[in-house]
Amino acid sequence: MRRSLRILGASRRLGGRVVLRGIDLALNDGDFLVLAGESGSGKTTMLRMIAGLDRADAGIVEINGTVMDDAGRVFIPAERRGLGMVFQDFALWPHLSCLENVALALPPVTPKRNEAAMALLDRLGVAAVARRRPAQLSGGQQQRVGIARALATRPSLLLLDEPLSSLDLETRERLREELRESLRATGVSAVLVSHDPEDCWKLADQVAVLENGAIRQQGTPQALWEAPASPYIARFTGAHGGIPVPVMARCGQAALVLGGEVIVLPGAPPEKARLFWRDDAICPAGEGGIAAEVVSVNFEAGRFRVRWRVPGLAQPLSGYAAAPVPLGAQRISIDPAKIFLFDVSGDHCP
Ligand SMILES: Nc1ncnc2c1ncn2[C@@H]1O[C@H](COP(=O)(O)OP(=O)(O)OP(=O)(O)O)[C@@H](O)[C@H]1O
Repeated sequence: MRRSLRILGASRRLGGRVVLRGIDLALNDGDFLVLAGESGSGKTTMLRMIAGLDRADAGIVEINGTVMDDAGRVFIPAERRGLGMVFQDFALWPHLSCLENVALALPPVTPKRNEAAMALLDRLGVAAVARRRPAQLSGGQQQRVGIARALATRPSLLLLDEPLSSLDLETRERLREELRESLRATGVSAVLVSHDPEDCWKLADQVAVLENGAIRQQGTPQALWEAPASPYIARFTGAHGGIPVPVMARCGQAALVLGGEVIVLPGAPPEKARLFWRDDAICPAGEGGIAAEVVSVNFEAGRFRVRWRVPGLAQPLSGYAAAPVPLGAQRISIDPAKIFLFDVSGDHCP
């Protein structure tokens, strides 16, 4: 499989501190990578390094098999990397119409430039505003034209820095679909920086999560959901909690003691642990289960969010029920496959 992007052992220092360290990343041709991470984790720096707007201090950046940056020996500047870029501050030409903005980005040999540009605008749902100037468009329309212009350059790799974050929910949803379809149709690979889990579920073939300048986990959205490697990734993939829980050792494994019941989890027990759980990990138990007390019930988007106090836990657990449940004593069951323990440093247990 051809790789549209390969990064090997890349690092970057800025202002005297290490901002990226030991980055290894590979992206197959045609794949969509979502680059996630908390604010300040290094996402923009990494995108700028791939783009050639910044240099690596160590390591290698390769695009389509060609070395672009070899930490000093080779450095191909941004304009010769064959990339499409949609950055937040990557403005359209203000004095040109949207059609002209896109048409001028097409390779010089393109026949019927205006028709080709119009086809791209049409694919992104903005053909109707083709004759207008950028200032006469909404933010969402400008982003669409920006993506159409980036695709017009026939890039092998498209880089996008949070292009959807400033848009309203409905526009974001629609543009996500149009972006995905356009990239599928053209076979272009993409790296998209985002804080939004919806981008992970709806766009990504691969997700890479940066924490403190290093890649904490890379894999398919499903792999991250099934085994998140850190509290941030657990939350990013929709888990709740992060509450401190007592953990014992039982035959070398972690045993979680809740309401007098013991739940054994694979892996060595940490001394102190924080518990995260999926939406459907905890539910009312018919018989048996763990002794708990329902402390609140709230209607939430077609179901009921229930919070249970469990003896020995400082904070309640939460889950969902299809119908409202009465306050007071209730036994609950917990699915061990849908809970995650991390020690206080954030490392996964097991
Ligand atoms: N020119 C610079 N000089 C010194 N430090 C910098 C410089 N640019 C960025 N940094 C620092 O590098 C770290 C990573 O910044 P970066 O912008 O890559 O993070 P990010 O993950 O994109 O954050 P955000 O989600 O807030 O945009 C931050 O701590 C930032 O303060």
